[in-house]
Amino acid sequence: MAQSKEERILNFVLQNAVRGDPQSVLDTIDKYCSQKEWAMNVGDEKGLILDKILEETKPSVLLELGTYCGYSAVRIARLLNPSARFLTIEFNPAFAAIARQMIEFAGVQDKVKILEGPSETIIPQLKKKHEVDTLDFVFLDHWKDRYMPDTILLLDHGLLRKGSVILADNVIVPGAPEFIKYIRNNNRFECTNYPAHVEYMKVKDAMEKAVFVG
Ligand SMILES: O=C(NC/C=C/[C@H]1O[C@@H](n2cnc3c(NCCO)ncnc32)[C@H](O)[C@@H]1O)c1cc(-c2ccc(F)cc2)cc(O)c1O
Ligand SMILES: [Mg+2]
Repeated sequence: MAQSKEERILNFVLQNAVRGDPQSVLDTIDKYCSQKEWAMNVGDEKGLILDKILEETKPSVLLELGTYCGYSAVRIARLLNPSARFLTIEFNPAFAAIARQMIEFAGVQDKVKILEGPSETIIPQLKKKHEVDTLDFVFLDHWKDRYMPDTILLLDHGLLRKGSVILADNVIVPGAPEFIKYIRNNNRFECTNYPAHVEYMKVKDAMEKAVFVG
């Protein structure tokens, strides 16, 4: 069966990165996707913004929507302390399988748990089935038209607390206009925009941070 782009990215990592070294996994994915085949990883420029916000927030309970190949899961997990709990949701089984191998190769499997299925089904289960009380940090990087409905779902299920940070990728390209309109006009969130570029391209993009004020 012909290999998928995601399988080629994983194989390039398995053959060229250093097992147990998350930074080498990130650098290897960035090298492959900037030189050989573009892929929708958050990348190194927006990745540094993500790193900085994580270091400021120091979250213990985190959620990511849209694992894809696991680039941002590895990027986030590498900065967490051992007691942190990080859940990432992915509904494409093929992508979840790739991400699982990527996370294990990077050696961060003890800090990340991949929940396979659609976010709209799993979010309502987080408290009872996954023993989550509230989330300190949420990274939105799945279908852009799902950012707003899933944020509302997080609120409806009492998963945000005063100070919870939501960070959204791609608020310019592909764009998440409905989410931006909602979150910037909701006085329960304090928003900050972080201009950057689309991963591996010169096209302008940005990330949006929204802090829940409770
Ligand atoms: O489209 C982009 N990302 C989508 C990610 C989808 C991943 O998330 C998974 N996913 C989706 N919905 C759900 C869901 N729930 C919702 C549905 O039930 N529950 C669970 N998992 C879900 C998918 O299976 C994928 O793994 C993007 C594009 C560009 C881009 C820029 C420039 C260009 F020219 C072209 C493209 C740049 C970026 O950084 C981007 O993130
Ligand atoms: Mg993205």
